[in-house]
Amino acid sequence: MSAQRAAGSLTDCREMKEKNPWHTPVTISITVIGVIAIVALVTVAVLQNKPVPQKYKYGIVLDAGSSHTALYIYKWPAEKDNNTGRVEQEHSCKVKGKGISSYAETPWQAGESLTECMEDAVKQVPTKRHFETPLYLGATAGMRLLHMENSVASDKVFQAVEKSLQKFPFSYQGARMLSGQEEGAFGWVTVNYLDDRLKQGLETTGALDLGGASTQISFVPKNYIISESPSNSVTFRLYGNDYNLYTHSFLCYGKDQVLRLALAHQTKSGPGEIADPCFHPGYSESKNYSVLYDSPCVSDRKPQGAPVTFHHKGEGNFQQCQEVVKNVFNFTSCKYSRCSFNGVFQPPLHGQFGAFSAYYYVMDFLNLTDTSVPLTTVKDKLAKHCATPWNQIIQQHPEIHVKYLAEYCFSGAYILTLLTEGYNFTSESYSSIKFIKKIKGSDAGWTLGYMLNLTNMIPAEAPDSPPLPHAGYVSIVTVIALLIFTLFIIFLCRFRPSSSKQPQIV
Ligand SMILES: Nc1ncnc2c1ncn2[C@@H]1O[C@H](COP(=O)(O)OP(=O)(O)O)[C@@H](O)[C@H]1O
Ligand SMILES: [Ca+2]
Repeated sequence: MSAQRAAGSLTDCREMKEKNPWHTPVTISITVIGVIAIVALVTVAVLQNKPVPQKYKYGIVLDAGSSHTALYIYKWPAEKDNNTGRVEQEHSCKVKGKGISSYAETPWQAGESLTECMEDAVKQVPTKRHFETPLYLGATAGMRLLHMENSVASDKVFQAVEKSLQKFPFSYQGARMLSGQEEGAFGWVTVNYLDDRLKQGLETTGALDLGGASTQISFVPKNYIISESPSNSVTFRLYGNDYNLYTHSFLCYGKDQVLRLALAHQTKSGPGEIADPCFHPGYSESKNYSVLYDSPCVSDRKPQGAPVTFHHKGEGNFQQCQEVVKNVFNFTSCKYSRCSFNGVFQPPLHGQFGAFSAYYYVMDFLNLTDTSVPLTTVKDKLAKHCATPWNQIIQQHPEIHVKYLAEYCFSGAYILTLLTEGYNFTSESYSSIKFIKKIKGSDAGWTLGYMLNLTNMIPAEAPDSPPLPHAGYVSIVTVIALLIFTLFIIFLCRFRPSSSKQPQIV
């Protein structure tokens, strides 16, 4: 019916045109004015909404870890301010030398050590953005241990670092020690922010961080239960979603301190020589007792009357190494419904996990980042690596630092024991772990989460629907203009000003 009616209308229009041509001076003028008005409307509307060239804001975070310090520069679109633009890593710089906690006796050197990377940051951030770029330094387990050992020395290190950072043209926001809980929680925020899980309200990924002096585990357990252990619980409201995060940081369970724990276990009677199954056959080093026991993680275990040095010999036996590593964990007491180790509460594991920092370095070197490979195969491969003679290992990897090279067997055994015996990953759930270094170009670690939190860049509530992109805006304006134009033409056809006796089209 409607098709017939439309066909009829067109015929009528044609007939009318024959009787009364449309191109009278009045209709021509109206049409020209109409077309000019529509073109002007579209042009003005499109130009008004034209996107300005992208400008960025910047933020700098220094990760003062136990083994070394790294500087990260983040950037985000300036006009989108807090919540809509994505923050991403623009640049990173590895500070030469050791972590700031190693400068306890010469604190000024801790400040000095940061200069090179800071000068690099001055070049990386556009000059006109310097004064408004926030600069943060966060120190982790190395400084926690120094603070426990000698709080005066740790204060002096912070003062020296502060003095050095204030010399640069950025907006200095302070240097402080992160609690283990913050370190774990911000690592979790980083991983889930970079994966776009928070904004979209998707199921979150757990975060596993292995440092030199501490290690963190953070995840959202399956069922929301009031935690049996409030100190392990962190709640967040992000983009309108509530998260109840379980997190724990084990001080002294970073891979460097755990090696001290394992060596302390093997040297408790103060021998002159130990045959260590976690080091390669042929490995042989003379080590100093006082250096080994110079850490609050082991200082109270130093054997009485031990010689000055001991001879550290490698045996390369993975099975025995696992036994040595197990000794650093205490599985006996748990006052909660369930524990990981050392009497620490841990709810059942849930979801996918991202394992970064030393988890990645070690597993990447060992070619074991593929977690679809069965755990038994992973162990077999590691056993082969451990049994390889030390001179062969050095020959095969001349580019890798000898200290790292010597410790990959131990670290690999520790990682597998920590994950399975410590955190209770099974041969099935092991495949839910992904060993990662970066996510979409940004390093996985606590620094991004820390900055997002301090700059209030993740809103508690979901932002209003984002403004229409320029292309969408142009399309809508064009469609509306075409519609107006079509209606105008129809109007001209049907109600010509010159005709007084128009037939009514029904
Ligand atoms: N290429 C590498 N191979 C092996 N281990 C590495 C490599 N690069 C860094 N690491 C280790 O990663 C760990 C990083 O820990 P770090 O962040 O400094 O300490 P924490 O987080 O406990 O304060 C250290 O044990 C360091 O030796
Ligand atoms: Ca770290």
